[in-house]
Amino acid sequence: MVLGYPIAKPGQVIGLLGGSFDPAHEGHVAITLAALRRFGLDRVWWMVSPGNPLKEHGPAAIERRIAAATDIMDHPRVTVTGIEQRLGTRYTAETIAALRRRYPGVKFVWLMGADNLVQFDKWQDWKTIMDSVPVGVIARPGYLLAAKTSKAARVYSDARLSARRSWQLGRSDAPKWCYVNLPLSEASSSAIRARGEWT
Ligand SMILES: Nc1ncnc2c1ncn2[C@@H]1O[C@H](COP(=O)(O)OP(=O)(O)OP(=O)(O)O)[C@@H](O)[C@H]1O
Ligand SMILES: O=C(O)c1ccc[n+]([C@@H]2O[C@H](COP(=O)([O-])O)[C@@H](O)[C@H]2O)c1
Repeated sequence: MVLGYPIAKPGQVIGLLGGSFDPAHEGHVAITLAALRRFGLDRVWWMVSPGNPLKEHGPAAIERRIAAATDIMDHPRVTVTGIEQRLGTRYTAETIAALRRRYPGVKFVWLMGADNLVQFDKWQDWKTIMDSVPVGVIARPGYLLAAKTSKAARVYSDARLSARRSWQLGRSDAPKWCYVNLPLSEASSSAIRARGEWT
């Protein structure tokens, strides 16, 4: 866990996995390790968000979510952060713009599960995100068709990198996005909460 801003050197490729992590689970770990390998990333930063702007009910306290995320995600190339809290940003477009200003020469890649690609066109300034950083999308059970036919996928169909060439994503210029299939993980924070395992 890093309380301030993590260190990154110019030229490095950093994957950003934003999420509520309420709580973090093995699905997050699996997609992170796969993203490192498949998208040619040097590091991944988990960005435990103050709260998803599209979700009505607020998550657990950020300190508790960061502590639980740090317990489960133990890898030398992955850092759990509270960067958005620190930057004072809430929308991903703002966060990415702030990080690019703060880390000149560092290449950022936005990472998300297929469920988020489905509603990506509802995000604030989603085209700005697409046009500023490569986007790596990881399959999630139940979202294959909806993700592939989503508005974002259709509008940016020319900017799609095939899964065969996914390793090029980290060094690609935006707009570029890539969808990869992995052994799927059924894990979800809402299922953990529904089972009463995170109260
Ligand atoms: N099992 C999974 N497979 C693929 N992507 C996942 C999986 N779990 C989470 N993600 C992705 O990780 C990111 C952060 O997810 P988040 O913290 O919202 O967890 P979640 O399990 O989706 O939560 P909730 O069930 O409350 O919606 C999102 O981009 C999400 O799509
Ligand atoms: O910027 C937006 O409009 C926006 C809308 C929905 C979600 N996000 C981001 O997407 C990431 C995943 O959100 P969540 O709630 O599915 O964990 C997290 O970093 C959110 O801040 C961002």
